[in-house]
Amino acid sequence: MLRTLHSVTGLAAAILVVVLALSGAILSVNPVSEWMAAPAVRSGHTEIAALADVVAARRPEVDKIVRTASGTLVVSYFDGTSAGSEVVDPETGAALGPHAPSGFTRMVTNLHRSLLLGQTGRAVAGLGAAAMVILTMSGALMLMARLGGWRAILRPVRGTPMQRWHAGIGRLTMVALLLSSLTGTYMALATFELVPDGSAQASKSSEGVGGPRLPVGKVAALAAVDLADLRELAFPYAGDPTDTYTLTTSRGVSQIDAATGEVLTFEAHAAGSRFYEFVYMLHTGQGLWPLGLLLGLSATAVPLFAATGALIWWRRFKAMPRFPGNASAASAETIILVGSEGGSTWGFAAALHQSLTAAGQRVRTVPMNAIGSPYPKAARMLILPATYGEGTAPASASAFLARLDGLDMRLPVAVLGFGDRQFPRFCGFADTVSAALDARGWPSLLSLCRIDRQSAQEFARWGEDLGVALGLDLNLKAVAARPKTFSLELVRRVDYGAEVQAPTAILSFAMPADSRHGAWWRTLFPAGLPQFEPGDIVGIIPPGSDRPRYYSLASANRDGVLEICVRKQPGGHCSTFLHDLDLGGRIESFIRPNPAFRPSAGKAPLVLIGAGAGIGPLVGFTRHNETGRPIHLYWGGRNPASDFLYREELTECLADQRLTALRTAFSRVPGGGYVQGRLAEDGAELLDMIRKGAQILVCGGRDMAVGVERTLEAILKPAGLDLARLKEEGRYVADVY
Ligand SMILES: Cc1cc2nc3c(=O)[nH]c(=O)nc-3n(C[C@H](O)[C@H](O)[C@H](O)COP(=O)(O)O)c2cc1C
Repeated sequence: MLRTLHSVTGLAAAILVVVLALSGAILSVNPVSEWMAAPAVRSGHTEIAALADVVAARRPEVDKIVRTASGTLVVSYFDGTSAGSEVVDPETGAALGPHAPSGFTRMVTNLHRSLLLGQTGRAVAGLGAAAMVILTMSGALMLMARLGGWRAILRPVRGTPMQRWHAGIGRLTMVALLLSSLTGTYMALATFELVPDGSAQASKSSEGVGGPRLPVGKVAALAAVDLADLRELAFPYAGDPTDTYTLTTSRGVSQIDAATGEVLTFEAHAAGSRFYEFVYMLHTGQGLWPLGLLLGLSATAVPLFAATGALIWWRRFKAMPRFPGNASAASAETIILVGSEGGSTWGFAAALHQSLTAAGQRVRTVPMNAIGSPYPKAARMLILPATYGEGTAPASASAFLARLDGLDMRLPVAVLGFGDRQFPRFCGFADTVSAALDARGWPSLLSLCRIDRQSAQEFARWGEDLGVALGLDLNLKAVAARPKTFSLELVRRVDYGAEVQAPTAILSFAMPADSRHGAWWRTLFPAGLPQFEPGDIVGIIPPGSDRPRYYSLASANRDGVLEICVRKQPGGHCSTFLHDLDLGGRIESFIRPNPAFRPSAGKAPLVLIGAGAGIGPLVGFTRHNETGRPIHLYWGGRNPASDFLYREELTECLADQRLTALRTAFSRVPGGGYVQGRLAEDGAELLDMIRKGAQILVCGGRDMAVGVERTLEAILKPAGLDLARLKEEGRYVADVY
């Protein structure tokens, strides 16, 4: 909803908002130059009468004296047949030079206020300011939701480089842009008298007594007024003996008899006038030039916003799966719901959609989060959820379970899970979805089916079963889409473990040097590593295969390298390829975020447990322990002489206290053991840390993970604690392969 509001407003008003912002940025320099050029009026220093006297002596046909919001005094006068204006010294009344805003400034002012289109333009400019309010507010709310609240405002923004630019500039400028756009909108509304500007109007009816005029210096009503209060003093017209002085001050408007010097009428400004002046000052910076400059500087970011925003939208639009003839919600008989994070499940949904449509069905395919929409003609639902982490929902299904709770609808349903048997909870989210539907009494069209690693054969078989259930001839042909990859170059490798039959390599990759060349803009914006954190996953597609293999990351992109720890598996296609890779060799890779496997915020202790190559992300977490929280690392290898991975770096981390304690276990030394054994030895200390809110992160093989769970349960149970509970609270998270 917010995103739609932000995108639609941005696309509709981009050019208008850019014009307003750039013209505003140019105008923001004016208050500075005025402030530098003209001496300021000092409060209590000069009275209007005395100053007006000097001016009138020099310019007998003076029309008015205006004090601008920046504090400059400007006199308008007639000189025979021509009119002129000059800046005067507020102390002496002496002329300082002509007051002539350049043609350029006038043009930019008109462009900013009315787009050079008169009243209609003023209204459009007002709408532009309102669009800017919507964009800033919706953008700020989206950013907060993404970062996890206002307190997380300084956290690194995740996403593509374009998204990070957009959000990063937003974070820097949002307050200034909100101020500019809110004040601009208020001023536009005041122009059309939709909100008060509070200014009083002189009552037109009053006339002076006539007769010979007093010299302006002798007008009593002016003598009492401090120049710092002046807004405008309009002189009486020479040809009309009863015409009066009109004096506008910060308090109101008075008319003063030119013959007697007495006040005839006084209209106080309404309460809103101070507010309007304040709004005017905030918007223009007149009277507060540093703020004006700051707002102007922020406004220069708007074209960048527009460009990055348009590109983000375009990429999302292009990436949106297209379903030719996607039936409307009102007419669809079959609803296909897709839960995908990486996008591949959409390809399977497209094949299913096509096949059902060809068989004469009216089909609507939408993300799983669209479960709440009304589908009045729907006869069945086919749900295709992928799984992430410990049975977690992918992005397009994040709200599915919550929305399911509020639904009356019960349709025959089939769930087809997509996952990977390498993960301990294979198709875990599909299981959760299927159980939730069961529990709510949705009739089953087909029993739950799970597809391993996007297998086209398993998918086709499920299609046959579905065809039988529906009485349709379905021929499902889906080819797993190859994820979009980027090339990386091996820049460093350290090999361990060959002597103990556990060849393991720490491999560091960087963007290839030639990725800085090519298109001209690459020189300005060299391709950087995409955003990732330790614990995220890199998918690597080895040559001669279409199937990615996943590895946990030991580095963050800000380290400048993508680092993984790979154990060579007997007969393993990808691990053998990686172990044989020479420096300069390349891989095709892509990133999958793994937000579930990450240290929680705060300073509670971390207990990191791993074995073998599972140390990769655990070292990454330790390396980035900027807050100095207690970290206890338990790790198991075979022989310290051969496969003590990251030995030097861990020693450094212990020395500078990023690591509190390192407990190792080696299995192939006399009297050796496993990591579970170390946990058991430290049971009391672990229990104490868990009671203090510690989070446990485990990474490594399945057998080790099972052993660790058993050991921890044995430690927790006697103390009345429960591992399942810790899992629910995200305080026990495992990344197991
Ligand atoms: C970080 C990550 C975590 C994953 N976790 C699981 C899991 O716990 N269980 C599972 O069965 N599959 C898991 N998978 C595999 C995906 O569910 C599978 O590749 C799926 O086909 C992806 O579909 P999508 O591209 O539409 O998101 C994981 C994949 C990644 C990248």
